[in-house]
Amino acid sequence: MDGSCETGQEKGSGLVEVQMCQSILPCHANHQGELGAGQLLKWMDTTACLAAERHAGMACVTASMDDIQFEETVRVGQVINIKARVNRAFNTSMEVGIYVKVQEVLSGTTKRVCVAFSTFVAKPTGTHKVSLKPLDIQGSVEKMLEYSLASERRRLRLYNEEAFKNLMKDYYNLQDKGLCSRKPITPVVSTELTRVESIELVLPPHANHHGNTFGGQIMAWMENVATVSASRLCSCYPSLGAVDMFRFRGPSNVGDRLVFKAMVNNAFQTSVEVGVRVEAYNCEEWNEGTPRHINSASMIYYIPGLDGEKQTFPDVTYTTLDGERRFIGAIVRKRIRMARKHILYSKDEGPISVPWDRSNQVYLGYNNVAALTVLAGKRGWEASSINDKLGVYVHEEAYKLCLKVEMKVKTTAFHAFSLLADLPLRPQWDKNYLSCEEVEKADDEETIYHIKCSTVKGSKSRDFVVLLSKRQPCKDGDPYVVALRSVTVATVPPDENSIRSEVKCAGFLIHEIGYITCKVSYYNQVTSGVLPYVEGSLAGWSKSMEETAMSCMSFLEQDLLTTQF
Ligand SMILES: CCCC(=O)SCCNC(=O)CCNC(=O)[C@H](O)C(C)(C)COP(=O)(O)OP(=O)(O)OC[C@H]1O[C@@H](n2cnc3c(N)ncnc32)[C@H](O)[C@@H]1OP(=O)(O)O
Repeated sequence: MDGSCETGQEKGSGLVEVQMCQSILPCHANHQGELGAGQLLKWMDTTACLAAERHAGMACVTASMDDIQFEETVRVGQVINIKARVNRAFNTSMEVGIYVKVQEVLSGTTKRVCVAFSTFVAKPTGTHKVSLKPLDIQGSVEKMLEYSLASERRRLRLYNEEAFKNLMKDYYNLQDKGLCSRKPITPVVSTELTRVESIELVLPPHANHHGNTFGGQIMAWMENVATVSASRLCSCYPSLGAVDMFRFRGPSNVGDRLVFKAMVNNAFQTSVEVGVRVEAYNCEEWNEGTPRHINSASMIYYIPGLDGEKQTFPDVTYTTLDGERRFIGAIVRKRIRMARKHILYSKDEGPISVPWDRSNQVYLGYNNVAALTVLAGKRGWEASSINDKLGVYVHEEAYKLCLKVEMKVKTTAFHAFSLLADLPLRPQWDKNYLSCEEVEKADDEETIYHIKCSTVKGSKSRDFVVLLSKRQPCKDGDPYVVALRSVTVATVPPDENSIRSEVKCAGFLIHEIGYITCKVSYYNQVTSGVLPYVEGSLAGWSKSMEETAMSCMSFLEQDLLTTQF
C-alpha cells in the first residue's frame, strides 16, 4: 500500500483530526505525470469521512463538498498530505475542514494545494436520524474560530441554491430589457459539440461497508467526463482549476448504473465551465427508464501554457433552450465565484467598501459576520478602563487598532439583540449618530443603512453606508451577532456636505449570562473615518466611549421595563 492514514484525538480538546499521506505514483497520474483531480477528491473524501465517523461513532455519508480552488499542480514523485478535522457538529450533520498540502521530497518544501469543507450526515443502519454530540472546543483559539465560522459557512451553503435562482431571475429581467450581452453568433463553436456521456456500474470496491457508493468515487467519475468535454472544445489537455459545490442529493448503491452527462456550459477567454449531471438507475429503474438525479456540479477548466500564461478557449454558443439556460447559468455562477473570491479571500488592501449587489450579497453577509467573529476571537486585549458595569479594551496588531467595550446589561440577550439590530434606534443612545435611515432590506438578516454622524472638532460631518448582518444563535451558548461593515450602493452617492467615511469591521456580540442578564460586547476595528469619534477616549482626554456605553446600557435596560409594564 502506498498511502498511510492516522487518526488522533487531541488531548483535552475532544477534536478529531485524521491525516492521510500519499506518495504520488504513475498509477495516480495522467499521461503528463500530474495527479488527477478525481484521485485527489477520492482521498479527500475518504479522509474527511473517517474524521466524521470518528466523531459520530457510526457510518456517515457525504452530503456536500463546498467550492474548491486548486492552487498547485501535484506531480509523480511528490507527497500529498491531507488533514481533515471536524469543525462543528450541528444536528445530524457536521462540517469537516480538509487541508491539502504537497511536499517536494528532495527539498522538503511544502505548498498548499487546496482547502475544502465537506458536510457529512450520520447514517446509522435503518432510517432513523441521529443527533450528534457537540464538539468540545476548549483549548485552541484557532479551533474555536473555525467552530464559529462553520455556522456561517453552513448558512452560505444552504442558501446557495436560492441565491443562484434569484440571480438567474435578475439576469432574465435584464435580458428582457436588452441590458445583457446577446447570444454570440459567429465565429463560434456550438456547446452541443462538447456533449459527453459515460456509464459506470457500481461494484463493491466503489462502495463503503453499507454498500453506498463512495462520494469520492462519484466525484472522480464526474471529473473524468468533464475533462473529456472540456478537451473537445480546445482540442488539447485542459486542467481542472475549480469546482462549484458537489451536492449529494440522494444515495446510490452497489449494483446501480450511474450515467454521467457532461457538456460545456460557457467559455470565458481563459476558462471554461463544464456542467456534469449524474443519474442513477437500479435494475427496475433501468428497465423503466426512470433515473434518480443524484448529483450535479460545475467544473472550471483552464489550459496551462508553456510560459505560465493561460491559453484562450474558442467562443461558444447554444442551439437549444436548455443550452441557453446553461449558458446564462454559467455567467451567473462566474459572477458569484468572483464575488466569493474577492470577498472571502481578500487581503487587507484596497478600499474598505465593497459594492453591494445581489451576486455578492450572501458573501458580504458571511464576510461581515466572519470578520467580527475573528476580531472577537483575538487574544491580547489590554484593558484601558474598567468598572463594575463596563470595561473598555484595546488591541493593537500590525498597525491595526481595535476597540472592545464590554457591558453587563440587565435584560435578556434576545431583547438586547432586537434593540441593537434595529439601527435606526441608535441615535436614541449614541450622540455621534444624528440619523440612520434604511436604504435597502435584502432579507430578514441583511439590511443597508445610511448613517449621518455629528461633526467633530469643527470639521464637516461624516456619513457612512453600512451593511448590517444579524444572526440568532445556532446553538445554546452561541452569541447573538450584529455585524456592521461599509458597502457602496448607487442610490446613496457621497454628498459634498459630508465626508463619506468607512467602517471596516464593527458590531455587537451578545451572550446570555444568567436570568435577565447578558453581556454585550461592542467591537470596532478603527479606520480613519471612525478615528475622530474615538481618539479622545484612546488618548485618555475624554470619557465619551464610557458615556456612550452607559447610555446604551440604560437604553437597553429601560426599554425592557417599559415593554414589560
Ligand atoms: C467515504 C464514504 C462516505 C461517502 O462517500 S457516502 C456516499 C456519498 N453520499 C451519499 O450517498 C449521500 C446522498 N444523500 C443523501 O443520502 C441525503 O441527501 C442526505 C445527505 C443524507 C440528507 O438527507 P436527509 O437526511 O433526508 O435530509 P435533511 O434535509 O433532513 O438533512 C439532514 C442534514 O443534512 C444537512 N444537509 C442536507 N443537504 C445538505 C447539503 N447539500 N449541504 C450541507 N448540508 C446538507 C441538513 O442541513 C441537515 O443537517 P442538520 O440535521 O440540521 O445538522
